[in-house]
Amino acid sequence: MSSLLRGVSLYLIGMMGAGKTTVGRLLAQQLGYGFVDTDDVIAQATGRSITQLFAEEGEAAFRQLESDVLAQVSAHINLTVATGGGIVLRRENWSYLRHGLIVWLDVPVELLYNRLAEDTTRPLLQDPDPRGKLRSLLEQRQPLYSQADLHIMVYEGETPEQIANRVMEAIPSVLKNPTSHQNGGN
Ligand SMILES: Nc1ncnc2c1ncn2[C@@H]1O[C@H](COP(=O)(O)OP(=O)(O)OP(=O)(O)O)[C@@H](O)[C@H]1O
Ligand SMILES: O=C(O)C1=C[C@@H](O)[C@@H](O)[C@H](O)C1
Ligand SMILES: [Mg+2]
Repeated sequence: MSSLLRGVSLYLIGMMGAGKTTVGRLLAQQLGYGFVDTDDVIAQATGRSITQLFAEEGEAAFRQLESDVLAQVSAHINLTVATGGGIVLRRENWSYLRHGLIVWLDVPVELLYNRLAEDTTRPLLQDPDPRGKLRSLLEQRQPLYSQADLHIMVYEGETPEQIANRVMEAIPSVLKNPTSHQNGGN
């Protein structure tokens, strides 16, 4: 598979809690790729958690940092990149995501809610109605996520390993004629 991808990076997009970080790590292992999580890079670079950044600098400042990090990451090949759930919001980010193959992990709201109900590290979910908030964020973002190259529906009870395997199986379907360059064709 890694020879089929020939270094093209994978970018995982999707809602918070979709499993981008969890599944992304597994995919990186399977592909022999490096793993980068844009949220982690931002936290390391600033010395602050995502929660602190939202509280102290605001969402707009966080989004700018996110774009800056993505721009730098997109200069590299051989990576699996777990992005933040809101990476799709800025048009400029798409020019960076398009450096690689974009995979949307599409997880039903109810499943997202179950996964994140006890989690306090997603500032946008610190809302009196977190379920409703997830629903409205997904409604707003669905047309953006759907611009991914690969749409992976995730079902209840599937393990991260099973999901990673399904992504691996689906990749050849979106690679354009992998031998054409070698043969000088198009
Ligand atoms: N297939 C799965 N089955 C059960 N739990 C899962 C699965 N995938 C991820 N999780 C759990 O759901 C939570 C969220 O997963 P993860 O952090 O990978 O999501 P994310 O898409 O990276 O979210 P964010 O956009 O907020 O960074 C974690 O606690 C993780 O262990
Ligand atoms: O969906 C979102 O907007 C976010 C998801 C997380 O990955 C973090 O990037 C942050 O909590 C914002
Ligand atoms: Mg993550």
